[in-house]
Amino acid sequence: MEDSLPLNRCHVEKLQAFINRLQTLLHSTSLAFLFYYRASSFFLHETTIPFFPFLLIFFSETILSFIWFLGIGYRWRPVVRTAFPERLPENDDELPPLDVFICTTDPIKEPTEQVMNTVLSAMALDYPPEKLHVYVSDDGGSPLTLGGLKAASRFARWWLPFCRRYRLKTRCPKQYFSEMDDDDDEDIEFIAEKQMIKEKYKAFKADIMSIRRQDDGSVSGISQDHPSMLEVMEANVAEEASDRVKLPVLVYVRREKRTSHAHHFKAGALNVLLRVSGVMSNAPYFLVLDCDMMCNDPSSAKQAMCFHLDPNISPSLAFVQFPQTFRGITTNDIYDSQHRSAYKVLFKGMDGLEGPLLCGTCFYVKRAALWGNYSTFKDNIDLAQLQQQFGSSNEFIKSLYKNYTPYLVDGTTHALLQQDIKLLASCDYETSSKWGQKVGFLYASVVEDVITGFFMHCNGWRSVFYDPPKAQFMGTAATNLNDLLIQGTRWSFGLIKITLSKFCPLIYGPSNMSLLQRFCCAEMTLFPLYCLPICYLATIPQLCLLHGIPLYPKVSDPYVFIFAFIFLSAQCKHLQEVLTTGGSFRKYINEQRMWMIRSTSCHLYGFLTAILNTLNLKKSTFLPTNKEEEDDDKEQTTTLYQMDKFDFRTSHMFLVPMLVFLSINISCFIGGLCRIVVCQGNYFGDMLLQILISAYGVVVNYPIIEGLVLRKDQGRVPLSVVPSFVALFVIIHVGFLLLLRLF
Ligand SMILES: O=c1ccn([C@@H]2O[C@H](COP(=O)(O)OP(=O)(O)O[C@H]3O[C@H](CO)[C@@H](O)[C@H](O)[C@H]3O)[C@@H](O)[C@H]2O)c(=O)[nH]1
Ligand SMILES: [Mn+2]
Repeated sequence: MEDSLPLNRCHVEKLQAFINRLQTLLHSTSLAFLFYYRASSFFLHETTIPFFPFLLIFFSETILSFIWFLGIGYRWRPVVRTAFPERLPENDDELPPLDVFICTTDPIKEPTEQVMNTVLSAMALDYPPEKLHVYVSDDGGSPLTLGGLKAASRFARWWLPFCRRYRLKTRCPKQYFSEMDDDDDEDIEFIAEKQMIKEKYKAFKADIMSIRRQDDGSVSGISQDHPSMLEVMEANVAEEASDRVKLPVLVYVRREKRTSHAHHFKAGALNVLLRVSGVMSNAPYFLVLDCDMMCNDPSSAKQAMCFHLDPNISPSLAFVQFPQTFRGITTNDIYDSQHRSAYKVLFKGMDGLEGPLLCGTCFYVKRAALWGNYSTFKDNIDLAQLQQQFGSSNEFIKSLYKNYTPYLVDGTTHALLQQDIKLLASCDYETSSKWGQKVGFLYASVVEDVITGFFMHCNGWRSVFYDPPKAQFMGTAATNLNDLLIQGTRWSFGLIKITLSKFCPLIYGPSNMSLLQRFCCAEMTLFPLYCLPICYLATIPQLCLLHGIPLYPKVSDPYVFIFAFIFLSAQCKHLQEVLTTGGSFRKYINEQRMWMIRSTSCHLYGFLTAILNTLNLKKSTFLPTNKEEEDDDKEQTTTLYQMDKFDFRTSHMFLVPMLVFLSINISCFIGGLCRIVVCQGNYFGDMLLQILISAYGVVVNYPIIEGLVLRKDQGRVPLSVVPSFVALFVIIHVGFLLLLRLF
């Protein structure tokens, strides 16, 4: 019987788990030796290292080992899942209703055509259209987005029936029409219709362009002050009488924004959508999409339902997270824009424990999982208490107890609705309620995804990570250094904020959360702290080399093997992971380099900003990334990213640390070599590890040297940065000498 077949399967990668555990055992044993070595040499006064370098080295080795230790959980029990959507009930009536939330904010950085493509791809999901509602949140309050949405809704009347009739696999029009034509063996009717739809698509693009032109100027930038607005797109029935295909309801939501009120960025936008959709369709599940993240495969909703409808896991399942995949990623992916490790290793590892955290987009979540500690109010009918939790709208509170209500476009409901919406989307609705603190998406950090995912886990919910062979979603990655480092600064700021808040995973959370799961969550929020040991490792061993201070055991000392082993074991593990997840040796080196660059710039800044923010000295900001793509119409030129060349056109703030650390490595390496020649005795043997560290720093960062001295193109390191980096270089050298004198 079909009924008895499971909807999904979970398979533990046994060999990988074995390799991981073995490496964990060896690595942690050698770390134990390392700490024994450091402690004994310190307490037995055997050490020749001056106090201050010793303190730094000990501190950074401790942080490095601690963060590594927290990451054990990721490698403990990696799993892979499979879903069988064909085993879902054939009758569409049995599928639960589904809402889709799409957030956009900046019509310049997030081109309207692209946002509308995301909207259209979501409307075209392979799901009963009468059960699908698509909500678009426009934080920019832009007429361009509203106009674009109207145009998209008109185009959808043609596009959706076409997708369904021919069962298209690609349901994002832009992508569909840019794919290679191989019309040879297709029937004439199809080709004719395709041509017609293509014309409609062109007209739709032209509509957007004309709104853009009419709007001269006022679209630029994100509006910070505007009233709320709700518009349900008219006529959700397809144009053609032949197949009166129903279309999903499409809703435009503009929440009220006032400069006097914090709006909490994306989390705030999602919470408004949660409330507004609650009084409109109130589907038990919803999909969240960033405006650039289109549905690459129409089947994701049904695949997700294979988990949500599985009676074995469903009661405690909060969300199904798909990986974020990006268009235009090159083989060598110099900046690691795809975040390989997160989506190929870390999430899989957490999936084998209690489940991954959220990553902001591409997830199907159960509405009830966002109501905080559900059990405390489930049987509670005390209105006053509910209002304290959910705010004053009775309509919304009713929705908590009510099942899905399909939204009907008719005059009277509409007028009533407008009133409710005005309240629910107003900027002081959340005052004296628990929105953002216990209910909905949390506000304590700009990485609302990680903190909200963690909070759901704390409330006893579980989650699933599903990475099917075909990418279900496709977005734009930051493929230039500048965007990437700005984004990285925001992320590390947000993550460290979580660590510094009461939600710090090391202390917050129920006692029944497994230790490994807790460690993973802690690692995820703490890892930007790698910036401290990396900054140390990029300067102190090198400067000590220059000044003849050995920090590591001599070659004749057996402990040298411990240090060498720790380094090699970490490197081999990383290399193994890159190779088994489809990367190459060059990808591994690229990731090593990016790890150093990120740590010494954006993670460091994010960390410092988090401290300032916690001390109330700096406000939170959320700069959206650029999502503009090369247009088909424009002349195609290969970007530096595609040529595997660094693009150093970024702010000095990011360039200076890169250059300073590199030049310290180079100068000390050369200085060290000179000393070998000049000095008598065992200098080489005493200093070997430090020589190797500097050499490693130089070799891995070769592209920066190239960008500074060899390259002539516009992406080279700008010469204007030289004075500031040389100044800092000198300051560090002098500072080091001073500290050495003092301590
Ligand atoms: O005030 C804001 C700011 C942003 N957004 C939207 O949030 C989404 C994510 O912004 P983006 O600029 O793409 O940031 P990324 O760093 O690429 O996003 C990642 O990191 C974010 C947390 O920092 C998560 O929310 C995202 O889901 C995740 O993809 C976009 O659709 C924006 O339109 C808003 O709606 N309102
Ligand atoms: Mn993004």
